[in-house]
Amino acid sequence: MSDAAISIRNLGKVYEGGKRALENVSFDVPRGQIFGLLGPNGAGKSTLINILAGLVNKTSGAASIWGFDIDRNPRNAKVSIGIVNQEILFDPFFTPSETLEIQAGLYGVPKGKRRTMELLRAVRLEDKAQAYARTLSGGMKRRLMVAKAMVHSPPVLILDEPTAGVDIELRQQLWAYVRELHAGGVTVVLTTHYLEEAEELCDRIAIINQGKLIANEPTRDLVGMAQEKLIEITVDRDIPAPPENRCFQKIEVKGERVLDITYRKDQANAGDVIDAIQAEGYGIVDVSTREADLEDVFLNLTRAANAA
Ligand SMILES: Nc1ncnc2c1ncn2[C@@H]1O[C@H](COP(=O)(O)OP(=O)(O)OP(=O)(O)O)[C@@H](O)[C@H]1O
Repeated sequence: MSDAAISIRNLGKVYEGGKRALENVSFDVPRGQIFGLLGPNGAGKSTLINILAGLVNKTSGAASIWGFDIDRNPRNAKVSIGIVNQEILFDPFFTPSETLEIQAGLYGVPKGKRRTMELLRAVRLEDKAQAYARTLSGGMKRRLMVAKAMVHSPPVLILDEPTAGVDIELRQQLWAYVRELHAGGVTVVLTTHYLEEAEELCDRIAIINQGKLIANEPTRDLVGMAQEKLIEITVDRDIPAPPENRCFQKIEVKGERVLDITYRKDQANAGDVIDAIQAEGYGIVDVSTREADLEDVFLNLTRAANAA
């Protein structure tokens, strides 16, 4: 039995009509982490999540959740995850309280063990417990979706693009709750297009591109993979033409006296770049540098994968 929260081996999916959405994908989500699943539109993230949820049949490979194989032990696998989908799904004529009670009933949670009010409090909806779901704001509905995914207290929570189209304040609230759940021992998997969000929240990040896994690293290492660094230099006179030097990966004249220079950390350092500019007879007025961030890594990795 795998010790991972989720274990995926050689997973493949070809949809009817021939679209290959996943190809030989293998990775583990370690227990107790916040794990980010990133990828451009159409990469295959929802397909993967839907396979785990039992909503889409895989074509090949294997997956297990909390040690339960999704084919051999589908019931246990299913109760081990809660999933918050991209779409908001619930009956508008039920109240939040009823919505959670019905969901708990579907999962066979006995009445005495239901956590309806506790969950509503956790997602700050206790004062809306008896309101019709259709009267809730978009943000409230999304929070209700998270509560709904937690009614059976699953050890793993999957959030599929939970903050798409959600305002900043709500996003912060949602993440605060995700962090609370995580602190309480829940393993969290989230897919997001917001790289800063993944960088801030996730212990580990896997990247899927065109159905293939192209990275699976601790967030720290992934950010460390960014080799390019940007330096902006203001000089003391106008720049008729950009200077040339071996240690510049790219140079652009940004303003009359401002240069944007990209260099690779493994080939040069900021001192080399500044020396090269001074050697051209310019005095340095100001310097600022920027580390490549996760977005740069992501673009580099997906570009490299698309070119391969
Ligand atoms: N039911 C289906 N039938 C045929 N093709 C499908 C089906 N569902 C998804 N696809 C295709 O499979 C590929 C992967 O789609 P999927 O929804 O898994 O991507 P995604 O990474 O979740 O994208 P997004 O972030 O846009 O939701 C896409 O090319 C998509 O068009």
